[in-house]
This record gives sequence, C-alpha cells and structure tokens, in this order.
Amino acid sequence: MPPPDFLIARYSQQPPSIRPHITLTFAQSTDAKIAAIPGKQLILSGNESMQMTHWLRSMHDAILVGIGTALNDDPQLNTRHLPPHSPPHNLPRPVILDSHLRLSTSCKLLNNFRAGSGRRPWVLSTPNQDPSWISRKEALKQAGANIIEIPSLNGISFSLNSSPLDRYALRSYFHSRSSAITPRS
Ligand SMILES: NC(=O)C1=CN([C@@H]2O[C@H](COP(=O)(O)OP(=O)(O)OC[C@H]3O[C@@H](n4cnc5c(N)ncnc54)[C@H](O)[C@@H]3O)[C@@H](O)[C@H]2O)C=CC1
Ligand SMILES: Nc1nc(O)c(N)c(N[C@@H]2O[C@H](COP(=O)(O)O)[C@@H](O)[C@H]2O)n1
Repeated sequence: MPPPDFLIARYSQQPPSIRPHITLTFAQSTDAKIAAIPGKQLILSGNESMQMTHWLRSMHDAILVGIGTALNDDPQLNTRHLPPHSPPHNLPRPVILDSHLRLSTSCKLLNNFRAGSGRRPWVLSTPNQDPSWISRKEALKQAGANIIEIPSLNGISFSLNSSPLDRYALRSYFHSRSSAITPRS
C-alpha cells in the first residue's frame, strides 16, 4: 500500500539542493495543548492521524526530538503503524538534542537499534570536559548511540541556512515539535 496521494503530491518533489527539507509536526488538543503532566505521554492522535504521522516518518531521512521528549515518552520514532511492505518502509534516523547526555542507555531507541529494528540514534551534544559527561558519552556509545559534538553557547542552532544536520547529508528531516524546539528562519 503506498502513502496517501496528498502526501505523495507534497513530498515526491526533490528536496531543495541548498536547504534541507524540514517538516514540523505536532498533535494538538482542541484546547491547544501538546503535552500533559510531566512524565506522562499524551496520545492525542486517532488511528488515521497516527498512520499519517508514520507515513510522514517513512518519507524523511531523520526525525528530530529534544531530550525532554526522549525522557518523557521513551519514543520509538519508527513506522510500526504502517502495513507490512517488502522492501520494508524507510525508517527515519532518530536525532536527539541532548547537550548534557541525559539519554538513557536502555531507552527504546537504543534497544531497537541493538535488536536490528531501528536505525542507530544520533545524539547531538555540546562538548564538555566534565568527567561525568565523558563517562555518559562512553556509556551511550557502548549502548549504540552515535554522539555528535557540536560546540555551542546557547543551544545547538538550527538556522535553516546552516543546520548541523546538513553536514551529515540528511536532506530531509521530520521535526516532532515540543515546546522547547522552535525553528529559526
Ligand atoms: N503532541 C505532540 O505532537 C508532541 C508532544 N511532545 C511532548 O513535549 C514534551 C517534552 O517537551 P519539552 O521537554 O519541553 O521539550 P523537548 O523535548 O524539546 O526537550 C527540551 C530539551 O531539549 C534540549 N534542546 C532543545 N533544543 C535544543 C537545542 N537547540 N540545542 C541543545 N539542546 C536543545 C534541551 O536540553 C531542552 O531542555 C513531552 O511531554 C512530549 O510528550 C513532544 C513532541 C510532539
Ligand atoms: N502524531 C503524534 N500524535 C500524538 O498524539 C503524539 N503524542 C505524538 N507524539 C510524538 O510521537 C512520539 C512517540 O513516538 P512513538 O509512538 O513512540 O513512535 C513522541 O515522543 C512525540 O514526538 N505524535
């Protein structure tokens, strides 16, 4: 089964050659909320909407979330709601913004990677000489994460003209929006 026509029409265009193609998505309640109480994942999407999200995931190179989302939701960021297909649907590369390397070594993203059912997660962090940061870096690498160190003062900048992801040849990414990550033009 292919993706719905309206998604094919929108996403079959080649991504622009200079800037990456970014899709920003979030599910919102009728009273404009995207999250509930801390520590609890809030499922807002119904079945059809969730399936559309998974089609979108299959059509992007990567999916970007903040560490707050990774810790709160322990997400999988895969395409498991799509009908089985041969060859398998494209899985987006999970990319986590995590300056202090708080990601758990036993999170589902790393478990799925080690089980062969998910891509290796990329953790974008800020280099640090603190021994505890270095030891967390080693533990996460051991668990399968690719730690990408990006010097920054006030958080990793995602200016549309020079995203750190450009350097890693990700031409499209799917940005699951939380409250904290906002794109700058
Ligand atoms: N309804 C929906 O569609 C979605 C809801 N959510 C919800 O959002 C909540 C999590 O939100 P938050 O923790 O506020 O946001 P978040 O998931 O973006 O995490 C915030 C943290 O990410 C890191 N971060 C973000 N941008 C960064 C940057 N440019 N450079 C370096 N580090 C950066 C910082 O450590 C920051 O404190 C969860 O409850 C989750 O369920 C998340 C995604 C989609
Ligand atoms: N499409 C959509 N609908 C909702 O109701 C949601 N809460 C989200 N959240 C995003 O999806 C991630 C969970 O992914 P998995 O189901 O574990 O694959 C979550 O972390 C948010 O980024 N999305």
